[in-house]
Amino acid sequence: MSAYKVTVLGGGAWGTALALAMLRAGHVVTLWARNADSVEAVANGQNPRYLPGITFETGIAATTDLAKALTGADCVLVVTPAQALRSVLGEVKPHVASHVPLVLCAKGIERDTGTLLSAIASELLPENPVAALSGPSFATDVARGLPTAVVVAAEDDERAAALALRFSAANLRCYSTDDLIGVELGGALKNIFAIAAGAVTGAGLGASAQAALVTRGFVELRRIGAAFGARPETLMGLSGLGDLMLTCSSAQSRNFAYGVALGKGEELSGRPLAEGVATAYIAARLTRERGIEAPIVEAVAALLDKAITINEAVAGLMTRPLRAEAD
Ligand SMILES: NC(=O)C1=CN([C@@H]2O[C@H](COP(=O)(O)OP(=O)(O)OC[C@H]3O[C@@H](n4cnc5c(N)ncnc54)[C@H](OP(=O)(O)O)[C@@H]3O)[C@@H](O)[C@H]2O)C=CC1
Ligand SMILES: O=C(CO)COP(=O)(O)O
Repeated sequence: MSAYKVTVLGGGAWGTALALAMLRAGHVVTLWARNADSVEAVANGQNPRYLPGITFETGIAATTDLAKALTGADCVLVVTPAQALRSVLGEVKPHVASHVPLVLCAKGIERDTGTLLSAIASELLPENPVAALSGPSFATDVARGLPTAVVVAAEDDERAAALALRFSAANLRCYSTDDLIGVELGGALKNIFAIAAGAVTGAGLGASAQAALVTRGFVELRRIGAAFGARPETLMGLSGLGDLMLTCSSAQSRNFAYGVALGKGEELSGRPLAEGVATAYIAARLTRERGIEAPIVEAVAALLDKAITINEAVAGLMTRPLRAEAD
């Protein structure tokens, strides 16, 4: 298969790891970042700010010039944080041809509007095909070349399969699906439950509470997903159950680590990006407005708001009316 010219937007942990994955899949890769230090470092085989201690191969052309980065691109991976997507795509618009697929790799929902990331892309660049890449994949693992599986979603299943084929390499296995909303929601919502799982750990509530929280979190994830049109089997897959398992059980997850700090009552400002914070607020609002039962999402949003303590959150969840498990 001929090499693609892949442009990666975002010089953080995941942008750098995906640029490496694309390079290893045989593509010609340009990474755009707004920070000149990141650009220089990535070109030299490191990203000490976001991937400390990892040295990788050179070969990624890195630049702070967005127009240059997008010139001649066959495909654009958008790997900036969810809340920055609207502004980043606004900058991208004048420089990208309308046939070029935009592959959204952030995990979140726009906090102010409740808009899914694919809908933001379709609103701003209506001609460009939109896809999403998600699943259980720590940037450090992918950067180190450890075996990882993700899912690529696009409403057109042939497009999703074609992108998955192009992105796959020896240690990156890409599945495909046409359930774009399911993949987006799985990736965005799991971060809320990772914060909750971290809070349970931080507060020292025990392994049994942890397992109960993650299981009931998955019930909520599926309930919310169903209300938004996600297919249940998508949420049983990599971007859903798979990513929930990863991030609810590993201190490597920034969302889980954020939750641990929350559960311990530590200072929360200045921590690394935890997308689940913004997603918890907007998911709580959306579920309330739509009458979707989501007590863990509500509890996380209230905890983050300091409206309740961790003990009150737990008491609230434990004293809900008893019910059949399948309800
Ligand atoms: N890290 C991971 O393991 C994974 C992350 N993801 C998702 O990928 C997304 C990005 O995460 P990640 O790379 O880890 O985050 P990082 O915090 O590591 O990096 C964020 C990057 O985005 C840049 N950035 C932030 N705001 C803007 C903006 N307005 N315009 C341009 N660039 C901006 C930052 O630039 P600067 O340095 O200048 O601030 C930085 O390069 C998130 O949605 C995350 O959930 C998904 C799977 C795995
Ligand atoms: O989404 C991720 C792995 O799949 C990364 O999780 P964190 O953003 O919580 O580190």
